[in-house]
Amino acid sequence: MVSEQLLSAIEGAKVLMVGAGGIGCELLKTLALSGFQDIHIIDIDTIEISNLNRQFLFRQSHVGQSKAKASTFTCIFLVARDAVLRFRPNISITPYHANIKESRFNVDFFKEFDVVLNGLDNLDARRHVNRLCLAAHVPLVESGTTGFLGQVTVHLKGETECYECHPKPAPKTYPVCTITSTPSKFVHCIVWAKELLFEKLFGNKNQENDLNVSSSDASNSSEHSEDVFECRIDEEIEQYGRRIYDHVFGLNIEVALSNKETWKNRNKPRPIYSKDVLSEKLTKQNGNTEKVSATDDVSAMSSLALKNPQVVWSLAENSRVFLESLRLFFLKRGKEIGNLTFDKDDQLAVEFVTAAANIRASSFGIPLHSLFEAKGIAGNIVHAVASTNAIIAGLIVIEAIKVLKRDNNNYRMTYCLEHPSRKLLLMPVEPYEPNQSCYVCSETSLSLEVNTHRSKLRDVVEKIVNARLGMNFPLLMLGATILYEVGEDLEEDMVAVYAANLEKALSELPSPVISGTVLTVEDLQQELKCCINIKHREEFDEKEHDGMLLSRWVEPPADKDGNKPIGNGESPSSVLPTEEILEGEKDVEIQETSEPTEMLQGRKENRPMFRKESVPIMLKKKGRSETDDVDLSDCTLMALTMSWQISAKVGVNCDIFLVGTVLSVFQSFGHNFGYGC
Ligand SMILES: Nc1ncnc2c1ncn2[C@@H]1O[C@H](COP(=O)(O)OP(=O)(O)OP(=O)(O)O)[C@@H](O)[C@H]1O
Ligand SMILES: [Zn+2]
Repeated sequence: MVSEQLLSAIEGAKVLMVGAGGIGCELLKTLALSGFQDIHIIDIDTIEISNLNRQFLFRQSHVGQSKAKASTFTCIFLVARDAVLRFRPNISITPYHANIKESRFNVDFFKEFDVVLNGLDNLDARRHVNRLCLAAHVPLVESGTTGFLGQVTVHLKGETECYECHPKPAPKTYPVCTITSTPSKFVHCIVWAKELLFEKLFGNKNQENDLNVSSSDASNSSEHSEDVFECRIDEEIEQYGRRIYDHVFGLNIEVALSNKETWKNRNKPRPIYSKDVLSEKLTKQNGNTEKVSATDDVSAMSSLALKNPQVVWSLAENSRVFLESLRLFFLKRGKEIGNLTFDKDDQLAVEFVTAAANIRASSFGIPLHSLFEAKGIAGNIVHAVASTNAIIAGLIVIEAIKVLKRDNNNYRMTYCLEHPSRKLLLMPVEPYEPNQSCYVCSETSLSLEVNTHRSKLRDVVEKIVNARLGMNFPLLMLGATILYEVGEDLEEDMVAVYAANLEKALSELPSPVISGTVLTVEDLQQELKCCINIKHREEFDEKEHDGMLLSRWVEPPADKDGNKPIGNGESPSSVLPTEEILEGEKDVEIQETSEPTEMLQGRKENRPMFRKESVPIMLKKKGRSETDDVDLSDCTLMALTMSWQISAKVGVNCDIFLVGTVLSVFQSFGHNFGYGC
C-alpha cells in the first residue's frame, strides 16, 4: 500500500518532462495514473503520421499539431474519462511547444521543479538538460530506448554520476575509400547515396566535400571544364537525369576499374548505363506529371504506381525511381534545391536514396534492399517497440518516486535487455559515483593542443566550445579580458570587437592566447564554467584531430617545494602535464550513434544505446547488491502503465486490463525480471 506520506509527496511534486515522443507519451500517462498532479511538458516537435503507431496519446486528427499540447489534452481527457469510474482527478498539465534550449528555460525555471524526467532523442538536448539540472540542483531521471533495449539512469549532483561523466563513443564512420570506391555492404551504398550523391545534387554544392564524385571523369576530356552535376542550359530534365545516371553508375565505375591494383583481390564492379536498363522510350513514360499536383506528397513511387515499400525493386524499377525522383525534385521542389539535406521523413528523398543505393549495390554485386529496409538504414532506424517505451516509462516513474522519497540507497540505473542475461530481462545496477575528472560536474580543467599561430578564435569557438563542449551562450575570457561573448543584449561596438576577434589567430588576439595560458570558458545559461589550458602544437594529423586536440587536464604533481607550475601565461608548454584523451573512453555503458551502422542501429541521431558487455562492470556505490528486490508495487506500476495504454486505445475501463496485464506480465516473465516479481 502506498503510504499517506508518499502519496502527498507525489501529489505535491512539480515535475518537468522533456520530450513528448515515444517514451514521453507513456511517461505522461504513467505519471498521471500514479497520482502526480503538477506536470510540465516541453517538446519542440509537431506530430507526424509515423508517430501514431506507438505514441498512443496522438490521433490522426493531431497530425501537424504540437506534441506537448496534444499529449496534454488527450491525457487530461483520458484521465477524466477514467476518473468517472476510479477517482476524481486534480491534475494540471502545462505544455510548452518549445526547444528546451530556449533562454526562458534557465536555471531559475529548472529550480521550480522537484525532479526532471527526460524522454529525449538526441545528445545535444540531453547534455543541455543535464547541465541545467546540475546548476539548479534538481535530480534528473534520464532515459533512452532502441528497439527492445532501453535504460533509465538517475543523476543527482554530488551523489551519482552526471549524464556527461563518461563521454559517449564517437559515432561509427566508414573509410572514405570504402564509400567512394570499394563498397562491400549495402550500408556503404546508402552512405554514398545519401551523403555524396544526394548532397551533390540537392544540397549545398559549395560545402567542402572530400568525397567528390564529380571529378572522376578524367578520361572524358569534354567534361573537364564543366561541373557535370549542373543542369545545362536547354537541357531537358529527363536528359539531365540520364546524364547523371550514366555518369555516376557508368563512367565513374569505368574510371574506377581502370585502377587495376584496386581490383586484384576484389570482385570488379559492373558499369551500368541507363540505356542498358531502360529503353530510350521508357524515360518518356517515366512518371506522370499530371498526376502530381500538390508538392506535399510528391512521390516517385506513387507516380510510377509502385505500391509496396517492402518489396525489393528490380534494377529497372530502381532506375525508374531514380530518374523519376530526380525529375520530381527539379520539377516540384526546385526552390529547395541547394538547401536540402537527407531527412528520413522526406518520402521523395528516401525514394531517391533507396534507388541510387540499389543501383550502386547492383553494380558491386551487393544484394538489393526494399525501400522500407533502406529507409531504416539511412535514417538509423531501429523500429521502436511500444512495450519497451512503456516499461522504461514505468521505471522512470519508479526512480522519480525514490527521488521524491529521498530513498538514495535504492536508486538504480536499469537496463532493459533483449535476451535474458543471468536470467534477468531487467538489469538494475547501482548508480556510479560522480567521475572526479568530469568537466561538467567536477570542475576539472581541460587541455587544448592547438597551433596558436594558425588556428583562429573562430575555430576554437565553433569546433571546441560549441561542438565539443556543447555550450550555447559562451563567454571566453583570458584573465580579465573578454575575447568573445554571445548574448542577446550586447552593445554594438562589442559585437564588432568580438566579430573581429573571431577572425584572428589565437596568438594575435588583443590578449594573446599562447602556450601556457588558461582560457576560461563559461556558458551563462547552463551556468557551466571550465578552464582550458592551452598548449601550442606545431603539426597535427589534420584528419584525425581537426587541427586541435582536447583532453582532460591532469594536475601536474607539485615539485618538492610544493610549487605547482603554470598559471595564466606563466610557463611554457614543455611543463604541461600528461593528459588523458577525452574521446573514446572505455567502460561507457551508453553508446550514442549518429551515423548509419552495419545493423539497424540507433533509431535516431544520437540515440543512446545499451551496451550489454558493460553491465557486469559495476562500481558499487554503497556496497549493495545490484539485483536487490524492489517492492511489488513497482511491478504493478509497470503493468498498470501497459494496461492503461490498452484501455485508452480500445476505450474500456483499465481495471479489467490491469488484472490481465499483471497476470500476463507475471506469467510471461516469472522470475526473469531483475525485480523481485
Ligand atoms: N531540444 C529539444 N527540445 C524539446 N524537445 C525535444 C528536443 N529535442 C528532441 N525533442 C523531442 O524529444 C522527443 C523524442 O521522442 P522520440 O524519440 O519518440 O522521437 P520522435 O521524433 O517522436 O520519433 P521518431 O524519431 O522515431 O520519428 C521528440 O518528440 C522530440 O521532438
Ligand atoms: Zn559529470
